[in-house]
Amino acid sequence: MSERGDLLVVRDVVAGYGAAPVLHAVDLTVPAGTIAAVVGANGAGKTTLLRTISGVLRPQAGRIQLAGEDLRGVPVERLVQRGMAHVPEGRGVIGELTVDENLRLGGLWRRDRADAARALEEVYQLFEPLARRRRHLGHQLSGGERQMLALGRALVGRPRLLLLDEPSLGLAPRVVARIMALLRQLRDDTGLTVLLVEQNVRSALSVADQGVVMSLGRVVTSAPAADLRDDVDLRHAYLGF
Ligand SMILES: Nc1ncnc2c1ncn2[C@@H]1O[C@H](COP(=O)(O)OP(=O)(O)OP(=O)(O)O)[C@@H](O)[C@H]1O
Repeated sequence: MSERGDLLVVRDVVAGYGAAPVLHAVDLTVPAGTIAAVVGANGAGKTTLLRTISGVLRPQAGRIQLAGEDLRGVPVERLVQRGMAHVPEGRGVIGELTVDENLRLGGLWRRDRADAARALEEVYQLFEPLARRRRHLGHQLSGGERQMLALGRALVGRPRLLLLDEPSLGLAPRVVARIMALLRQLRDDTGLTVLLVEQNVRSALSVADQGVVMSLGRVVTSAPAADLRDDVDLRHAYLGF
């Protein structure tokens, strides 16, 4: 059973790309309706963790639960139907499709077509620049707009858990601030749960409820984000500021 109120539970997960694992017995718990930020040096295993949770990589050991349900052996498309959305590093926007077509991809699998259409309109209300560029091609967008598009596409599927890999990558601080504020708004207004991987430690810890520090494939600390922000020793040891 999952702990009460935890949407995502990761226990003793070992995973990687070949014989030698990248993740060594990773433990992580994300309560429903909260934002958790995974931070740590390059190569700590943050991206690998997200890819393992979203089913891109199969864990060699351990278990992962979403809302109390074991995800072992569940195909990726079923994970999406159960409420998981993964926005990978590099975002996966399709440059040859329009903004509207990219967004609709996020809801193609949904049986409730009326609600998929409603979700699409909500995304346009949330991201006004996308509404103005509905007919533009993906490759015509700025970096910030592409990030919005990738996020918007995930939201069209009305996920319960959003896995976000480096949403700030290559974006101006003003745009990063806007995206972080939006994550908070979604958490507060819709109860969305977010697991966020970020190099930009300051903005990640400023938006998150919980901070998870990874080093060499292990979780070294998991604590309220505000405590991590104020912990000078920990910041020096693992976060480089
Ligand atoms: N496709 C892959 N094949 C083999 N090894 C990989 C692959 N992707 C990552 N690795 C290795 O896994 C380890 C962890 O990488 P990962 O990308 O998960 O770290 P990260 O914390 O997300 O760092 P970064 O911020 O640099 O992406 C690294 O040693 C990396 O070389």
